[in-house]
Amino acid sequence: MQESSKPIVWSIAGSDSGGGAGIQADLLTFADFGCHGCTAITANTAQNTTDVAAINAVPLDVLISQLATLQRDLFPAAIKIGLLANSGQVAAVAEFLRALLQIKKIPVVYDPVAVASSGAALTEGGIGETVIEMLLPLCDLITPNRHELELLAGAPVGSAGRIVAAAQQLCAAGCDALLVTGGHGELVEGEMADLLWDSGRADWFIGEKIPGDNNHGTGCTLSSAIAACLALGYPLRDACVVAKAYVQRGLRQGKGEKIGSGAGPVGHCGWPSELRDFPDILLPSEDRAKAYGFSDTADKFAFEQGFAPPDTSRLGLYPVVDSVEWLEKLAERGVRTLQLRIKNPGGDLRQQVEGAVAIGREYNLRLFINDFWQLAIECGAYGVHLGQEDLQSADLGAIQRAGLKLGISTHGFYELLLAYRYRPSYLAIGAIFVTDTKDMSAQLQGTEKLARMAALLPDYPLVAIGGISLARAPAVAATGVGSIAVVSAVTGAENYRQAVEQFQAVIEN
Ligand SMILES: Cc1ncc(COP(=O)(O)OP(=O)(O)O)c(N)n1
Ligand SMILES: Cc1ncsc1CCOP(=O)(O)O
Ligand SMILES: [Mg+2]
Repeated sequence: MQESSKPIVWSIAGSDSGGGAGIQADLLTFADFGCHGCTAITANTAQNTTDVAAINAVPLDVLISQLATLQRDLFPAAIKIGLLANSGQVAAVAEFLRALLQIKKIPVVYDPVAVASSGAALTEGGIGETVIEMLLPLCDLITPNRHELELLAGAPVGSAGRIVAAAQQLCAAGCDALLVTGGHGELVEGEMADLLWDSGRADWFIGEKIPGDNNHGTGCTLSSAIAACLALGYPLRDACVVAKAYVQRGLRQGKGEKIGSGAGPVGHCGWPSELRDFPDILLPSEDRAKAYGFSDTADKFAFEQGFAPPDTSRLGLYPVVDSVEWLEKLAERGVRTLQLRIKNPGGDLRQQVEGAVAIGREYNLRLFINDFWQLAIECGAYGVHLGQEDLQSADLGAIQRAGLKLGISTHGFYELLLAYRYRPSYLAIGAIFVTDTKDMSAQLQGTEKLARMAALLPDYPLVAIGGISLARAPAVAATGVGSIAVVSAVTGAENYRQAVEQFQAVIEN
């Protein structure tokens, strides 16, 4: 298989002669995400913004010859499937995919297009059974709207509970995950809510409803954006929130266009770089979750938002160390932000935290205690640093009431948005690079993705962590984050004093 300089993404879908949906929308989307799009056309639809005049399904040999030719030279990093016009096409594509996925496992996203936004049917009736039997088991994600979900599940989906039940039912039938889009009907007035059902877990992504008619092609665009993000190596949840933001940006920026006399195309407006286009990730502990049947009665603590801000949004060099001795040595060198991170505590843990707090007071440090939030409160620390898994078990209200600053670890767009809901004192993003300090190999971000995340929160205190050496620090600082957290680059340096000076010079410049 030849390596390509851009990820290759295939769209197996219909052509929309009106240029708003189908293959035409898919190619615009792939280009916006820096991917090379290839196509296998299933139907040459004759449509404009008001009407679908004909579907014109291509014969099976025409469809398969496109796929086979692409496979010989342009092997994909991900595949998006859209309109399949009849059961024969579903079966042929499924058979082709089964063989392709044996050569290499790549993500497959299927948007089960059934009806155009004008209301016209796009597929032959009765393809649902073949889809469920042959295609769903090969898909990593399907992205039905509520109407398509209803057709596939054969049950009404008029409430949040029924949407979840239908998603569960389809996952039991074989597909890995579903993103049920909510653009066509509000469960809560003014909110467009998508449900991601993945591995038995529900996530609700809530976006603001954008008034306007230019929404033709939103489903095609969403599924293509997800496929592109998966081709770029993003995990599924990151791919879904970035893709939703891309569509939201297209709806917002495209609403003033006038193309045709009916529903105009959604805009394709480049990478979503503004936070306002990203969805709120619903938290089960917040009141608003009740309307989506998403409240978790087992949640011990109420949702808390808004933690004390640090005195600056640029926290600078942030060494993370495992002893009071290191804290003192680094404080003496003029480091202001520090963390005590003890992973295997002995009987002297309280003493260590008390000692750390005392050094913090003496040198006027921004001193964070990792993990041990109760001790941090009891000893009067400046702040506490918590991981994602701590957000359910820690009493965030107690941290807030005690006036402690709160830093939260995140690993990608989804977790960044989720942690941002709490409005903590800072957000940490990692791991940027491979590191020997902690196995983060499944959560590597890289500087390109870091820069995209940092652009969403330009004035917020952001910390980059993981594998950051002095040589890599300039590229990290150039992403816009105001702080670089390091373990080994300082505590493992031959000359820690020199390392501190050099890091500080990079960050301050
Ligand atoms: C500044 C900073 N960022 C991230 C981490 C990691 O915290 P967490 O995810 O809780 O993992 P552990 O450090 O507890 O292993 C951190 N400590 N500091
Ligand atoms: C604690 C932690 N969390 C994410 S990466 C990491 C380790 C960072 O250590 P290093 O700076 O030595 O790579
Ligand atoms: Mg932790």
